[in-house]
Amino acid sequence: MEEECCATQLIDGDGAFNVSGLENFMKTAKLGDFGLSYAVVAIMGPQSSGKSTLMNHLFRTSFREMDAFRGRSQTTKGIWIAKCVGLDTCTVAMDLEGTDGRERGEDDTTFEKQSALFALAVSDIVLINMWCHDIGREQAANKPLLKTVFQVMMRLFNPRRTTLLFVIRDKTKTPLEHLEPVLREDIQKIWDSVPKPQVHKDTPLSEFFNVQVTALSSFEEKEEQFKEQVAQLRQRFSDSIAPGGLAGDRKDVVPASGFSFSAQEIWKVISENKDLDLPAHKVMVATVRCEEIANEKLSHLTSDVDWLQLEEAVQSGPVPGFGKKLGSILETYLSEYDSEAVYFDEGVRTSKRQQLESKALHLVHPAYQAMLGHLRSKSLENFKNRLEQSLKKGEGFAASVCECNRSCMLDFDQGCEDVTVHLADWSPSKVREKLRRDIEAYTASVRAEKLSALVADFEKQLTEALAEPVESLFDAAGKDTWPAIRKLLKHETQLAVSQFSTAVAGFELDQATFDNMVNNLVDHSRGVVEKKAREEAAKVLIRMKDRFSTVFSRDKDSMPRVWTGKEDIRAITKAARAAALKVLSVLATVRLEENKSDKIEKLLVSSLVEVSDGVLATKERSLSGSPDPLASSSWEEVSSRDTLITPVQCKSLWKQFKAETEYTVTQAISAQEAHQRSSNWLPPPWAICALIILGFNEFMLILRNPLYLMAMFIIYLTSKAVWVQLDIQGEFRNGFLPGILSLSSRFLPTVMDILNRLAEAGQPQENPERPRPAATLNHQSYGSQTQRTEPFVDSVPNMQSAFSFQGSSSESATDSSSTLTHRTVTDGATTNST
Ligand SMILES: Nc1nc2c(ncn2[C@@H]2O[C@H](COP(=O)(O)OP(=O)(O)OP(=O)(O)O)[C@@H](O)[C@H]2O)c(=O)[nH]1
Repeated sequence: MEEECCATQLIDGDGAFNVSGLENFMKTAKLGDFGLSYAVVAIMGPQSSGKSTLMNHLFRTSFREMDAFRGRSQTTKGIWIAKCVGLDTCTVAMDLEGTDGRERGEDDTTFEKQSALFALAVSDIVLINMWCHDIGREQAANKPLLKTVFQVMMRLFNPRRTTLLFVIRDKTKTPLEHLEPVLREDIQKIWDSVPKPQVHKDTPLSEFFNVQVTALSSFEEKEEQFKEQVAQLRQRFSDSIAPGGLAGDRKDVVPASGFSFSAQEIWKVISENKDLDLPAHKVMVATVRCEEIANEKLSHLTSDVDWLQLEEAVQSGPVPGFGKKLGSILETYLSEYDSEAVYFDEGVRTSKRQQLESKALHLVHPAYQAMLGHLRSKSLENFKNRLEQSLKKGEGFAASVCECNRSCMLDFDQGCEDVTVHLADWSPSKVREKLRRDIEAYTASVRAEKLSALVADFEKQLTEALAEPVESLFDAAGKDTWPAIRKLLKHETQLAVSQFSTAVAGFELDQATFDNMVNNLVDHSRGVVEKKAREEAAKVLIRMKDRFSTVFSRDKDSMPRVWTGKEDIRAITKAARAAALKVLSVLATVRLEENKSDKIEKLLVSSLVEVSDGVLATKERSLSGSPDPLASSSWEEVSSRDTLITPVQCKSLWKQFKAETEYTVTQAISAQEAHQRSSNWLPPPWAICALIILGFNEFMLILRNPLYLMAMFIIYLTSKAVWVQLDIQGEFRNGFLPGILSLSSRFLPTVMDILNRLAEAGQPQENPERPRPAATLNHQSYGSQTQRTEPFVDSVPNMQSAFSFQGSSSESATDSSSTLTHRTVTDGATTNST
């Protein structure tokens, strides 16, 4: 029995609340499970008035009773609590310390009042135990008790219509019907006599209390009757909370799970001697209890196995059916909260549920975000792959992007539906927006990459189409160079722009971007030409010298010139310089604008060629005071961008060019003079004229006398033979003095040799078979000279018959090829022509 009723001291005699005892009682009695379906019954009354005895018989509890044989003394100290046994309605019984106890003394009514207020605040039914003989008595033992009850009741802000069941003990033969009016009159008198606050001045007793009266026979004297009557009374407690029952009118009931906290707080307020606001208290209890329940559910959610598995799975990748799974877990705990907090104040309950919901969603939100993140990255990857595939198939870029974007966003939206937790109002719009931005950024980067690759291809194509042809055109710099370059540039640019327009059609570029790209392409092609022009301008001096050399050293048939003496070196030099100046003029500026002529060539000719041709012109210019037109860093009507060589640079280049080509001209002149010297051995015309005038008589004498003529002829032949034999011309090539010395040593033997040959020729041939040692000797001695006679022999063939002594050796010499060396000078270099 003791185990079942779980009797526990709730508040000890010193007013200390047994928190752990109550918690233990709550658990053992499983009170928390009853919601609002429970009742609390307390009993008050004078000390040793049989309260515990009544409670134990009425509710089968085990409160301590006084031993009847030990005399009347206090047995119940403080407040005890127990669960009533065998009642349909869960009922908690409270046994209070008796009033007017001798142990506490006359004046110590503090605990009495506190316990009375506690019983009134906590209980639905309060039994007032009183002796039958006290009814109608002025000095009744229960009078102070009732006064106390009514006084403290005023300290409750709101009356809760507690049932006051007056239990008349040791009833006499006087029927209850007669006793009850007298008792009610006594109660009313006490109620009226109790001072009330202004607000309750006219409040009737019935508003605060539901007064009920019952009477029991004496337990000691009529135990059987007592037990019978108690059993009948017990019936009234069986369904006490039902409408019309003993506690049917109760208000502000705290749910059973909040009883422990509520009782603690009420005792705390009472012991601090404060007034008790039960509605506020109810809200407070609801707040605390709902929060406790909510925290408990959140704690369970945090450690929920399903949730932890889901959370872990989400970290590693997308989880199918995420929204449903998570929603189910959340619903479980919210439902538990609802069922446990259902009896608490609705406002508080709803508010705490919202808080729980909010905390729970906050807990699981990172997992939702992670899922969205997976969806976003997966959609982006899909977009990249689909775009790549589509572009590989040759679809237009803009069309591919549009289609891939549409399908990927659709996939993402479908994925979001699967992830959505219906409990939450989370929106994937931010992640969707980020995905959209990511797709846009990726699209932009791919488009930029593709376009730049296209542009690079076309630029390369243009460079290849322009660079070498332009270089070739500059090689042959002339008046048609720039028109030809312009024509080439225009053609290649138009071709490239046309092909480029076709290539970028699929990108659906806006007009401004397209125009910009085309302009860049046009600029690039122009830039290629300009770059080439600048490169050529940088080596203009070499070009000029090449052109000079070409014109100077080669004739109109491109054959190398031989400086024989007939060439007009001055005219050739002038032409070569003019050609070089043409190169300079062509490379001085960029001329890519159509219909725009300049006077650079004329200016260069007038300033460089014509001025350098005559010193007089320079003097004239200096005298006239006109400034040098080339003393400037820019050309008239030519922008600095188009200027390749400034006027000053032209002047400087021309000066350098002239200095560097001077030697070539000088060499040509020298070569020409040398050739003239080597081919002209006649005396000067004046000497020939003087010879004819002064030697006229001698000529006439010789002509008139045949002997003289013959002698002269012989002398001429001898001299010619000596001349050829000695190679006088060759000897003097090495200088006059070495020539004289060489000739002086060779002259006499040669003359002797000739005379011998003449003598031998003049003798009759007595023995034709006889060898001719002298001739052989001579031939051996002057073998080298024999070779030198070859030109003479060639040039005078008829002399062979006259000088038949030459024999076989002469014949072999004659057979060998004759060589005549001419020296010509081209480009300052000497070449041999045979
Ligand atoms: N005359 C009379 N005596 C009773 C009755 N019921 C119990 N008693 C006796 O009264 C004495 C006190 O009984 P308790 O039940 O301990 O009384 P109590 O009011 O709980 O006592 P405290 O807890 O000390 O205040 C015991 O000796 C009982 O036998 C009754 O109906 N009539």
